[in-house]
Amino acid sequence: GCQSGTDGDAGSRSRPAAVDAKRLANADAEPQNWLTHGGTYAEERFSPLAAINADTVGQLGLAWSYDLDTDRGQEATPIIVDGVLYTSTAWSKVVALDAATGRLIWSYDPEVPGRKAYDGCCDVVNRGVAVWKGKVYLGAFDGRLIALDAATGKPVWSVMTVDTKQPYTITGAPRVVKGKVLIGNGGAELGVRGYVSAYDADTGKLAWRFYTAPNPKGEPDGAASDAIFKTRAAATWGRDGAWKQTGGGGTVWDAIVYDQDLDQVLIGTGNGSPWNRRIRSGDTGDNLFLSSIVALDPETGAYRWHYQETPGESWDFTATQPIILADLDIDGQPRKVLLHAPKNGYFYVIDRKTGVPVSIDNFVPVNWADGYDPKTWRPIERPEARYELNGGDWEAMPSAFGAHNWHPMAYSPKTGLVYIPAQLMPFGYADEKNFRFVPGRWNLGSASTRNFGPRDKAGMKALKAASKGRVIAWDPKARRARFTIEHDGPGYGGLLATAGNLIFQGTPDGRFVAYRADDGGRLWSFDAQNGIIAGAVSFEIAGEQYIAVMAGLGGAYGISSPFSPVAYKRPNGRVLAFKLGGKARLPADDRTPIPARPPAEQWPAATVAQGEILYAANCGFCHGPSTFSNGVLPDLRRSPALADKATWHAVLVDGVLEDRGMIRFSQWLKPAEMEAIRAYVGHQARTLAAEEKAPAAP
Ligand SMILES: O=C(O)c1cc(C(=O)O)c2c(n1)C(=O)C(=O)c1cc(C(=O)O)[nH]c1-2
Ligand SMILES: [Ca+2]
Repeated sequence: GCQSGTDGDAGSRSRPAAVDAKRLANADAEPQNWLTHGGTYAEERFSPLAAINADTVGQLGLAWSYDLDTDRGQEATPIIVDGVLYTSTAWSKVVALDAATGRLIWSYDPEVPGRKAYDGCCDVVNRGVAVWKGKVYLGAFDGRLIALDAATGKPVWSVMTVDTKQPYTITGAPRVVKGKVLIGNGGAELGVRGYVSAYDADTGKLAWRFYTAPNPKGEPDGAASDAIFKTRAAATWGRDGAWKQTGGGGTVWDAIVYDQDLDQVLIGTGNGSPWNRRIRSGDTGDNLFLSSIVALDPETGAYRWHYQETPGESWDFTATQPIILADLDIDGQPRKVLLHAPKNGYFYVIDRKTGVPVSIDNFVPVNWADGYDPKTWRPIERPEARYELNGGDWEAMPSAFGAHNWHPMAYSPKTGLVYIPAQLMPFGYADEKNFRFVPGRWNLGSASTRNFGPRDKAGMKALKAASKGRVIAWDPKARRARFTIEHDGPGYGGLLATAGNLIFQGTPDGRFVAYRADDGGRLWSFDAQNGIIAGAVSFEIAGEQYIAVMAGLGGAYGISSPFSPVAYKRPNGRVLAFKLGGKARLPADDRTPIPARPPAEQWPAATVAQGEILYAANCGFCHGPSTFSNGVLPDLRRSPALADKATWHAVLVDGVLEDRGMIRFSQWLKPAEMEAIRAYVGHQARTLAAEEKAPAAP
């Protein structure tokens, strides 16, 4: 049954988003709602609703759709409270919709400056809001934590959670724990010092902060992390090293979970800044608390325990991936464990009382380590993985893209399986000999020529063959996959599991698919006209079960991958809701192709070659490797600016597109270099124009 009342106030239920500690703690007793990011505090992403099930899913149809006003990546998990759906969108906007009809109740735009997009490693995404006692909480991309009135969408309070002089961003969803709003941040590719903060939910006053990397001046921060850095963590960092300039990283950009069984907060921490440990901190040292799970006291932020998954991180192996809490029988003993499948390719079952692993097994092929020593629980590293010490140019799998990234995994207590949206994507690492910290730019300390991307169609084909996606139905007790669903590429969406023996997953090429939860059989698919990468939710209104998901391709893989090319103006994102017998239709699909637009000018081969290198260093991560864009951000070969020198330079020198996220590059590039990039893109556009005029034989 439903929990009723807020602090004994029986009337509060009629207030929008009247969610209190009792309701959050018992969210599993309200399957009609989706009260918190992962469904419940345990973040299983499992719905006990079963009207939509393996037998009825064939009748599932669109109930409604809501068109958003942005075409950037949509990663949010909606929150559903008593018939209202609250969700965030790209650029940290929020909408409240009638969850039965999709009618807009209110919208809010924090007006994040467009140029702030440049500080983000991975698109201007936002993973969702939190609700508590009539307020909706949003972490905005520019670092603000904002409390909105759930009835009107009007701001109640707003605090800046970061130093705005540094390239911090917020993409993660806040969590409300015991009257405090917890929020982290990102930026470790550029150079920031990670931390998580707790703010009073009523007032926005800072309650505590825990840093995940040491104070660069060796001074106390007056923060919850001071004690453990003094006694233990600071000594794991080199006395000199680039961490003193970059902040060291360890950003808490996604997983923040409340373990109510043990009254502790569990955070997953990010990669080192720069990635390269030799440059960051010297040849040795674990660098606590990078790539770790850390348990904190929810009242004070005080350290309880940690487990470091990748000691001395050097590969962007974040441990920020979603954490699921479970009670498992292990060898006949009931254990309170957390389940984790981070970027580095290993699946961790960790005892929540002690932080000591129960088991660690690779869920994909791994080439950086040969498992873990079960006495010390440290990885048995392969020497070739230490590119920063051995002078190699090393291809890693899994890699910085992650064997599993932020896309939510789901756990069904019914099947006992964890559904991991896994991916296999290679990436190269090589020591950057002449590393120099450049504030505000990417500072990785790794510069592998392997990542230049495919130079031509044959290279694309090879990369495509090496890049795969997979749903892995992992049995955490048997420590093996029970089945896998193979995908033809990476970047597939998050997962929802339901009691109807179903799992749901979106695809980057625009489908929303249901599979049987116990054997992976494909049951149903919907053409969404747009990539779906977010995790879905389920809820019930007036006796009808719904499934809702955000559509909109983007995020790190979305902007940087050359696959699923889109040679037309991208559709805006949408919220989609499905029910049995749903008969709604999406608006007409009016995608019109955009042709290649090669300039008339011809440049010497040397200029084109210079442009290729400059493009790789400055443009490729957003506009596609070797200009092979998938169209999430403009395919420059199809850009009207390409053929017009004045416009090209107006964008790069004057910043005429700054409001859309394309900042000026005059601080880093000379006009002749900008022109060399135009020469290279022009060359690529000519090749494309020829290809599109004469389509390849099948
Ligand atoms: O180190 C960081 O601070 C940081 C932040 C973020 C982010 O905030 O989105 C990502 C990453 N790293 C990252 O490594 C990564 O693969 C990634 C993918 C995505 C995404 O939304 O698709 N974000 C991030
Ligand atoms: Ca990162």
